[in-house]
Amino acid sequence: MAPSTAAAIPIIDLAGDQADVARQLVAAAQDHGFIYIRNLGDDVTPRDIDQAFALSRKLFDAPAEEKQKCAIQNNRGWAGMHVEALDPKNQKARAFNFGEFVDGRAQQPLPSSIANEEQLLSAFADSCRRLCHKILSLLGQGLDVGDFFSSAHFVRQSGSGTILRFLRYPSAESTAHSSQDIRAGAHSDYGSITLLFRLKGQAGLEILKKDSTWAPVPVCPPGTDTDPSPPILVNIGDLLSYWTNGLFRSTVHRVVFPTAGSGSVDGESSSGTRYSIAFFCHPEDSSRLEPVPSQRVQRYVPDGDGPDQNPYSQRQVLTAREHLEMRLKESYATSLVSEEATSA
Ligand SMILES: O=C(O)CCC(=O)C(=O)O
Ligand SMILES: [Fe+2]
Repeated sequence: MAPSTAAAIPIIDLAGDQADVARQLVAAAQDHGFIYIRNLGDDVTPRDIDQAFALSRKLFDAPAEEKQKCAIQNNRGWAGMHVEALDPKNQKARAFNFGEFVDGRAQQPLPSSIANEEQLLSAFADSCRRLCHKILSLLGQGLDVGDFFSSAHFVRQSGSGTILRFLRYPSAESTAHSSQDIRAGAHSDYGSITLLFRLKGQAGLEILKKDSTWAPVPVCPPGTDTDPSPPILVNIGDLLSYWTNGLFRSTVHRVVFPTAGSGSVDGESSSGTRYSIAFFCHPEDSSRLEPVPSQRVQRYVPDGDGPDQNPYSQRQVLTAREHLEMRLKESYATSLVSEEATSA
């Protein structure tokens, strides 16, 4: 059971009555910006998820030179961790970003240890795309704008910022840390929606609530413990926030080292290496980020709960590509996870 401090994110089963599911998704996007999608094996099967995590371990365990040959370029490839052992606050996840696959083939170099698994990776990305499409259609339906969101995505298999990302975080034991230290800094996601896959027992993700306090996000919220796979966590990114004029929350989140009694969830811990997989779904680059013609969006007035903590909740750019470039420029300028700073 999660302690009462855990974020009260709704758990939604996409198989229910579709109009009702659409309503629930819109409410969750508006109230929390995060949604648990119950995973009973229909959309992304537990076997696919297990295989993807096995591939991720294989990739991270591959020799450093192999990964270094795929060093990140144009937001695709290997981003190693900046070694800053004396300053635990600078601990960062290591990540490998896969851009879109075209006809089952990666459009970037892959480390040789996983090069033979291209089909599997591509199939996993395809399942994620299909699930994103379904969720985007339902969100459109819930706002009475039909397929406005879904039709802006996946028209072609390239020409978008969509990324499948494998992440590995250092264990709590591997270096000195306190519960205040950060494994991944506070941020909102750049795309439309993100799917996040996590492993049972591995603590760390927190969201910033409307009252400006952090709340842990359990991997298995109450009622899902016996499901074949933990729920898939979906979060709203900046673009859906722009498209809805802030009605949908692009909620700020981070990854930390919770310890017992300090923001931890029963049954989860920070020990051991933490793995996660994110699918960042982006629309076609040329998509314009104007508010959708939904009465609900037009009528929306922020509820006066103070300035939104996400500086990107206000639309500043015209197209999806412009937004992505702005975010990448900022994150590579401030983050140690950059081309120059990569190490294995
Ligand atoms: O690893 C996690 O739980 C979250 C990762 C994340 O928020 C991101 O990569 O944008
Ligand atoms: Fe994120």
